This record gives sequence, structure tokens and C-alpha cells, in this order.
Amino acid sequence: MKIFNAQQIRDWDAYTIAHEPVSSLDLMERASQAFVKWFCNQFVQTRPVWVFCGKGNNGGDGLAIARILSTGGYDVQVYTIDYPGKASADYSANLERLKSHITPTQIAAITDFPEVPEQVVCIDALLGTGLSRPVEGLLSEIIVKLNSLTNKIVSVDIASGLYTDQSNAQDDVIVKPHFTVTFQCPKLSFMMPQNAHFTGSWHVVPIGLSEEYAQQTPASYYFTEKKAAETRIQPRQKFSHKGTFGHALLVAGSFGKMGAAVLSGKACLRSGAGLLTMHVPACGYEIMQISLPEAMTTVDKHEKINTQLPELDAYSAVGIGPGIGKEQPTVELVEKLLDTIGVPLLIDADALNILSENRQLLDKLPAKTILTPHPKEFQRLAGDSSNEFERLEAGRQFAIRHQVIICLKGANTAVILSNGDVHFNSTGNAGMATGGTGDVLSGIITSLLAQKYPAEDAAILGVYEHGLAGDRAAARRGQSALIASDVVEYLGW
Ligand SMILES: NC(=O)C1=CN([C@@H]2O[C@H](COP(=O)(O)OP(=O)(O)OC[C@H]3O[C@@H](n4cnc5c(N)ncnc54)[C@H](OP(=O)(O)O)[C@@H]3O)[C@@H](O)[C@H]2O)[C@@H](O)CC1
Ligand SMILES: [K+]
Repeated sequence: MKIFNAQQIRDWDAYTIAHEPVSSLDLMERASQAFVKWFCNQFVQTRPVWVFCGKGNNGGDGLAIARILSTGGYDVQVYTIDYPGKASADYSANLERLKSHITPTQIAAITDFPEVPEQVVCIDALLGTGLSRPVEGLLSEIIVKLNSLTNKIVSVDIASGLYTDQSNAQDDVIVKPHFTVTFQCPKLSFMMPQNAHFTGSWHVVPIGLSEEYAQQTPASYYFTEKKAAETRIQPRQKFSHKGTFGHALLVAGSFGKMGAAVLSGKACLRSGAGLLTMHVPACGYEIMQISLPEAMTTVDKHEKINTQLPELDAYSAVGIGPGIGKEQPTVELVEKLLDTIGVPLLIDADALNILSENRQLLDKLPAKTILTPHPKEFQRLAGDSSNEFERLEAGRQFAIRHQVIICLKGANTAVILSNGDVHFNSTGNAGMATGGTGDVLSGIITSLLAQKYPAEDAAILGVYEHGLAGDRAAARRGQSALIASDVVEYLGW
């Protein structure tokens, strides 16, 4: 699913109005009905609903939502806010329509803000995607009040005060909703961990905006859901054999960190590679043979670290990094690998740190190499950023400059392609913030590369399936108990 920016969303709206055709007032009605449908599934009719409306179209939605809920039997009160600025035409039209159902109360000063009983669900329809500047004055006082309540808050389209596609300042006043019900597509700002408090649990509801516009309008940002991920899966043919599915090489492990090698190796096999060879230091030989009998093992001459590059001819993809450490002989191994590799490559963990500390190696990265940094590793690679929008932009510039693919790990892992397009992942949960899950991801993606998946598909699908396995595991045992081995256990597609 494409993620459009605020201007594109306005254009999408206008395109739909012109081409469907539909009046903007009817489109607002459709959006409001879609919101109400979600709302009625979430909150029973006995919950009183108070709607706080600004004067733009977001406020217009609020008025229409209030009317529809009231017609549907909810006990609804409406608060309009008296602040400088002109009301939109559809807001005014909906205010007229509302009057035969509900008499709104105007808030002219913060002292007019009502006492809100505990049971009330508050709907935030103050400002939407038309936000153009920080919220000030009475509107900001109202947001502060709303945020001080213990009541459930549901934001219409986007939390009031939150920008759609740019970073807010640290001290901006923004609603902190429990839920956001957003129209037609997720918003870029929802993808940023810094905004988690300002989205709550967010849900996209379709409002029938033009499919044609969505298809023909280029976007730089995408949200990878089930369908987008599954279309990338290559079905296995009946007459295939293990040679069909490639031979992966994982260079992993060091003394005390053989677990990283085991986890990535297991994940690699569970992700469909025909054959797997693990290259590990001598101390890891028995560990690998016992814990991963399905894999072959080549051992380094060094007891504790990897120093030698195995002959690469036999392999269809290579993954390097989990648990390897940063000793000088390992740095040399990474350099030699970059000088000689002719098959798809994944670089993770300490191999990324080696790149950060030996920056001349960056110029040797083969095109479409997949890098899987967590935020700290990414910072070492690409430098500091003052917020997550800036960090994402730094990631795009890095990916374009070096022609690599970056999986920037976190909630909604961002897969940044070498043309700068970003695919945010929809799966995964906070239980996966535990040691070893990154090693699992490396194994999955290396496996897909070995099976000749295009690098973009390997990254996007690998990240999706990794998160999905984590979600299955969390559903079975809860987030706190989740460990990386569980993610491997629940892989499967
Ligand atoms: N897209 C769709 O398909 C559909 C969208 N719909 C709905 O429309 C919403 C977008 O509507 P919208 O453009 O009228 O924006 P919204 O945020 O309500 O108000 C903008 C007004 O507020 C003003 N303003 C800006 N910042 C301000 C501030 N800090 N403090 C005070 N005022 C501020 C701004 O002033 P200006 O920037 O022009 O000076 C302008 O006058 C969208 O979120 C969704 O709910 C659905 O109804 C139907 C389908
Ligand atoms: K809002």
C-alpha cells in the first residue's frame, strides 16, 4: 500500500471528487460513516461520546460523525472551538445538518472546557492533515486538557497537532490518543517510533478514494501488508530438488557468541534454502554439528574468531555478521569478501560496525548488498540525525549513494531500496526487542537470496515473515517470554 504525503492526499481527494464524481460533502459523509463503522465495533452504544471539533474538514468530519452516531442511538455531545480562522465550507454545511440532532456547545476560553465523566469516549476532530503550523492558544490549551484526561480518546484521521509527513518539534502540543482511525492510507508520521504516543493503536478505514489515482501516482513510501508481502513469495515447483533452492553460506559466530551463528543458521534453513554451510571459528565446530545437524560446517583455523574466507564458488548467497566480533583478522576477512564476492550478500551486526570503522570498505559494497542495521549500527554507519524523519532521509541518501538495500530495524522496520523507495513493515511486536532476533533476520534474508529471490523481495519479504513469526510466537506465549528461538520456531510460509 502506498503512503502518500499531505499534498498527495489533498490531490487524491480532489481527483476523486472530480472523476468519480462525488461532491466533497458526500465524500466527507463517506469518511465519517467509515469512522463510525469502526467506532461501533469498538465502543458499545451505552458509552457517551463527546466530539471536539476544529473548523477545517477534520472538524467537519467530527460534526458528521456526531450526527451519525447520534442517529445510531449513541448519547453524543459536540464541542466547537472558537479560535481565529475561517470555517471550511463542508464544516459549515455539517454544522447546519447537525442542528436538528444536537446543539453544539462552543468553547470560547479554556474555562469553558467541561468536566468529562469517566465513561465518556472523546473524539478528537480538531485538526487533520491540513495542519500547517504548530498549535497555539486555545486549541493548544484544549489539547493539553484532553491529554490530562483518563478517558479514551479516538483521533479522526490523525492526532490533532501531528504533522502528516514531517517531524514535529519536541515541544509541539499534540493529542495523545488511544486510537487513530485514519482514512484510506496510513500516514508517514505513523511509521516513526518517536510518534508512538501520538498515534495510539491506528487503523486504516477505506473511504473509496480513486483507485486510478492511487495506481498512477508515484510514491516513495509503502506499507507492506500481507498481500504485498505474499505476492513476492516464489511457489516451490513439484519437481524441484535441494539444488533448486540454493546453497547459502553464513559466516558467523565467535567464542562466546556461537548462539548468534546457531540462530541465523536455523532461521536460514527454516526459510527454505536447499543447503547451508556455516563458516565458524574452530571452537564452534561441535556446537554447530550438534545444534544444527542439517547444516554443513567449515571451520576457521583460528580457535575463537573468523579469519579465513572459504572458497566462495559453491555458494549462491553469503551472509556475514552475526556474532563475528571486530578483531583485525576479521576486518581483513570482510575486506577480502568484498573484493571477491560475485553472489548476493547480506551484511549484519559486527560486519556493519567493521564497515563503519573502516569506511574505505563502503566503496567496495557490491550493488544491492543488503545491510540490516539496528538504529545504533545505522548511526555509526550514517551519522547522527536529530529526529527519525532525518534518519530516514539519511538512510535513503546512503542507500542511493552506495546502491545498497538497508533494513533499518525497529517497530515498522524500514526497508530502504537502492532507488530511495522505503517499504515499512506491518508485522512484528515489542516482544522481539530481545537478543538474537536480528541474527534470525539475517538467516532468513540470506536464505531468500540463496534461493535467487531478487534482493528487494528478499529484504521486504524477509522482514515481513520475521515479524509475522514474532507475532505468532507472541500470540502463543506473550511478548515478555518471547526469545529469538521462538521466532525461528514460528517461521513458515
Ligand atoms: N483527504 C481526504 O480524502 C479526506 C479528508 N477528510 C478530512 O479532511 C481533513 C483535512 O482537512 P483540511 O485540509 O481542511 O485540514 P484540517 O486539518 O481539518 O484544517 C485545516 C484548517 O486549519 C488551519 N490550520 C492549520 N494548522 C493550524 C493550526 N496549527 N492552528 C489553527 N489552525 C490551523 C488551516 O489554515 P491554513 O493552513 O489554511 O492557514 C485550515 O484552515 C482530513 O484530515 C480528514 O479529516 C475527509 O473529510 C474526506 C476525505
Ligand atoms: K484529528
